[in-house]
Amino acid sequence: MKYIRYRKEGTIYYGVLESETITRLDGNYIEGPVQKISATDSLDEVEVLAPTEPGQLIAIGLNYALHAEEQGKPLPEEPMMFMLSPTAVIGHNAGITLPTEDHRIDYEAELAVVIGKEAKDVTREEALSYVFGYTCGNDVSDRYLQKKDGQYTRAKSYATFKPLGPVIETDLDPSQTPIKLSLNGEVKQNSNTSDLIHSVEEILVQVSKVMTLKPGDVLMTGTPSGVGPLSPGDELEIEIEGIGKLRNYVNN
Ligand SMILES: O=C(O)/C=C/C(=O)CC(=O)CC(=O)O
Repeated sequence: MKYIRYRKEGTIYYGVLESETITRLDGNYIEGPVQKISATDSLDEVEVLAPTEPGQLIAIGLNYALHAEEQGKPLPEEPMMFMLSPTAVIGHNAGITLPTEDHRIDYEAELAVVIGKEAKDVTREEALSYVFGYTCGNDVSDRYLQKKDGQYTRAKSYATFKPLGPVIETDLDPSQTPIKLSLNGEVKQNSNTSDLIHSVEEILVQVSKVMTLKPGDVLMTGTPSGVGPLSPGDELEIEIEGIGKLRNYVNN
């Protein structure tokens, strides 16, 4: 099932996307059971919004071996966690703003996990039952600040630095999913979540040992190799098989 959050004529709706048609729901799918209602909308007539408004946005770094190698970093023995500001989230087709052209600012395609129910101290066996679904994410990163600060919060939390979307797919195997990023039509990142060092289950176990996860929270699972810099006017497309394509551009 593909869940979508969108705006039409100034009103925000929640729906289920089938082909190009959205069937409206009677409420926010993150907040509890919802029913389809009879109204439908065409995908090309709506503004697609980020499919969740996370209270917490938690990321895992260096979770693909080839990316750790390209950054010259050793592989973390445990999932390496850091927090991002939820105010950085934008949706499909929205513009990313580079705060400065003096720093290198990179794209990072990632599988993003959306939490469905409160989770604390979950076991590996039950971990995936806390997942609502999966979406595409971009962990846009100011590399200059990342190195200067020695931690990642400022470098990764600027407004517009966390595109999510376009939908939440509930039926996905997070251990076997192709993930790809194209910049201006050229493939730059091309991997599979089977290359994750720490699986989605392991991430949920380790993160929920520390903090309580709430419905709508997002876990970004790390980026594969092939990261690179953004420039004004760039067009980005992240495709995760089974979810779809998250498209964004860099504002001039
Ligand atoms: O610490 C560094 O110099 C670089 C770290 C990374 O590239 C990790 C990162 O930004 C996030 C990720 O691996 O997904």
